[in-house]
Amino acid sequence: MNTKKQLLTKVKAEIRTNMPRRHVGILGGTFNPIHLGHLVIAEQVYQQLRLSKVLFLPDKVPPHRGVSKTKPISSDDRIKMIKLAIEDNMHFDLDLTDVNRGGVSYTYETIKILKQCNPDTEYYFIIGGDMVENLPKWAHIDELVQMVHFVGVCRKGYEKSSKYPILWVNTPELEISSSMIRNKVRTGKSIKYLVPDSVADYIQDRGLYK
Ligand SMILES: Nc1ncnc2c1ncn2[C@@H]1O[C@H](COP(=O)(O)OP(=O)(O)OP(=O)(O)O)[C@@H](O)[C@H]1O
Ligand SMILES: O=C(O)c1ccc[n+]([C@@H]2O[C@H](COP(=O)([O-])O)[C@@H](O)[C@H]2O)c1
Repeated sequence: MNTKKQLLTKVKAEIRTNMPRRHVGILGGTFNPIHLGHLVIAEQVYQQLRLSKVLFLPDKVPPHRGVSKTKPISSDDRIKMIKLAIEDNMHFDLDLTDVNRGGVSYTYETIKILKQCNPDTEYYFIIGGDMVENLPKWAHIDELVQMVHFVGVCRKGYEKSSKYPILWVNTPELEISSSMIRNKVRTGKSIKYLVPDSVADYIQDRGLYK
């Protein structure tokens, strides 16, 4: 058995043995806006790893992103769209640790806070293939991989490999991105079926991404 398979088997066995520890997924992101790609990976990881829940963690200032060429959007709008998108799913929650802390949203700092507040919880940080490739550049990455399980989901055009321990979960590959949604809105194209209807309505009502 290769190392990745061993890791997956170990984690699944731990979860099955009903240990008192809680196993919680985190999907961190800018969510500008949240789309069906985010929701599908969160649900698939929740179900396949038998997690207690998945937290949607909007960042305040995303690390390593260049200055945005698009019009900035407030945390408030991003948060409201997340709330609309997850309100019908009882095992999805919003976590405002990064927004409330302010500044650059380094995951190492976030996980330190979450673990201090919830010492009985194991965290599973979900990242798409683009972020898996980016992991070597993350702040305190060598310590961070000891603090959380990184869960990788494939994204078209990105390698399924890393020098760090990644728990790969198979999910349908949806070629949807927030930049695609912003471009479509800007050019007057339909975003129906790419974001929840409530999010599409919110974007239209608030005139976002025009
Ligand atoms: N369609 C998708 N499939 C798999 N992973 C995704 C998908 N969309 C986003 N992710 C992952 O979700 C996390 C948060 O993504 P983010 O909020 O930055 O959205 P994005 O679609 O990548 O945005 P942008 O297009 O603005 O870069 C990241 O780990 C990213 O890799
Ligand atoms: O801690 C870091 O160095 C780091 C570098 C890049 C991304 N992250 C986190 O990864 C998540 C997805 O980032 P992004 O840029 O796709 O929104 C988000 O929670 C970020 O805070 C964290």
